[in-house]
Amino acid sequence: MSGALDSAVGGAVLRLGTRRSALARTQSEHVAQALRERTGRAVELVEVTTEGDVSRAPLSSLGGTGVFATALRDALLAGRVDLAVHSLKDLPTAPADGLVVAAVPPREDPRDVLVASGGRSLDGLPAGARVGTGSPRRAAQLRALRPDLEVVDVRGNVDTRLRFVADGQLDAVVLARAGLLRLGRADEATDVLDTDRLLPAPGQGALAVECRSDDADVRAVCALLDDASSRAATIAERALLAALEAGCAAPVGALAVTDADGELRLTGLVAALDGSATVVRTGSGPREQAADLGRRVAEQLLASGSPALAPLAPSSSSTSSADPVHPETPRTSSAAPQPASNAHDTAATAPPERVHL
Ligand SMILES: NCc1[nH]cc(CCC(=O)O)c1CC(=O)O
Repeated sequence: MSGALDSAVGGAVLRLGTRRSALARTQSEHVAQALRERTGRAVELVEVTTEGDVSRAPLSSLGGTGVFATALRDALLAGRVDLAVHSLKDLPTAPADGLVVAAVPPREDPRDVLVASGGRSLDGLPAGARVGTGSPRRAAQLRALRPDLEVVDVRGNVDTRLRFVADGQLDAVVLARAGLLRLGRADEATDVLDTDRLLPAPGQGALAVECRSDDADVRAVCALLDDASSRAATIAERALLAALEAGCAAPVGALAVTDADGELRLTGLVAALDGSATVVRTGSGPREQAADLGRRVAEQLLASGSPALAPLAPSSSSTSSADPVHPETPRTSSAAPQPASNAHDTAATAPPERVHL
C-alpha cells in the first residue's frame, strides 16, 4: 500500500482513482496515458464513487464543491489509490492534510461556450430565451450581458445538459469548452465566449493530479506532467478565490495568463448574482509570486466597495449547501423570481450557494 513498498518493487502498477462520469473518466484516462508514455509504468483506473455523484451532501469546506473531491481524497489517504485526477475548479482551495497537488498538466482552453439550438450565438438568442446553467458565476455574468434572457438553474453532467438543448427543454446551455473538448464534442458549441464577456471560474480547464505528500515515488512520476505556467496561473486564481471566500459571498471569476515577458497577468471578477453589478480588477507580477498576485487582486476587488460584493453573513457561510449534480431536470433559478435588488439584500434573504463553477 505504501509509496515505499511501491518504490521497493519498482514499476508497481499505479492505481489512479477516478469519478465515474464520462468527463472524469476521460480526464483520468488522459493523465494515465501521459504517465504510461513518459514513465513506461502501468496505470490502472479505479472507480471511486463520490457523494457529489450519488447524493445530496453538505459542502465539506467553505466555498468549495468538496463533494466531488472528498471520496477521491479519502481513497488516497486510505491507500486504495495512488493518485487522483480532479478538475481543478472543483477542488476546494483549502489544502488537504497529507495530500499534495503533484502536477498541474498543461491547461486546456479555459473559456466558456454557449451551446444553443439553431446554431445561435449569445447575441443571436431572442429575448426570453431559456439558458441553462448551474453556476452562479455564469448566471450573474449572463444576466449582466443579456438581462432579457431567462437563466434556468440546471444540474447534471455535460451529456445531461446538452440533452436539455437537443430535446427542446432549453434554448441554450453554457458549459466549459475544456469539458467539451475532452469529450470530443467541442463542435457542438455555437458561440465561444471570450473571457472579456464571461470570465471563467478559477482553475477552469486545468486538472490537478493529487497524491499522498509522503509518496516520493508517485510525486516524482507526476512531476513529469507538471506545467509551470498552468500551475502558476491556477495558483494565482485560487489564491484570489480563497481571499474572496473569506470576505464576500458573490460569484467569482478569475483568469491568469502568462504575457510576452513571462509575467502573470491576473483578472478577477465578482458579480452580484442578479447581474446588476460586476467589478473587475487586474494585476500582474512574477510567476514565482503567483499567490501574492492573487491576494493582491482580491484585495483590490474587496476595496472597490462595489455592491457586487455581498458581505458574508456570519451564519450563512457554513450552512449553505449545494448539490451540483441533482436533480436531473431543469428548474427555474431560485434567484430569478427575486426582484432586482442590490446584492446586500440578496445576501440577506438568500445566501448564494458557495459554488464557484
Ligand atoms: N463541475 C463541473 C465541471 N467541472 C469541470 C468541468 C469542465 C472541465 C474544466 O473546467 O476543466 C465541468 C463542466 C462544466 O463546467 O461545463
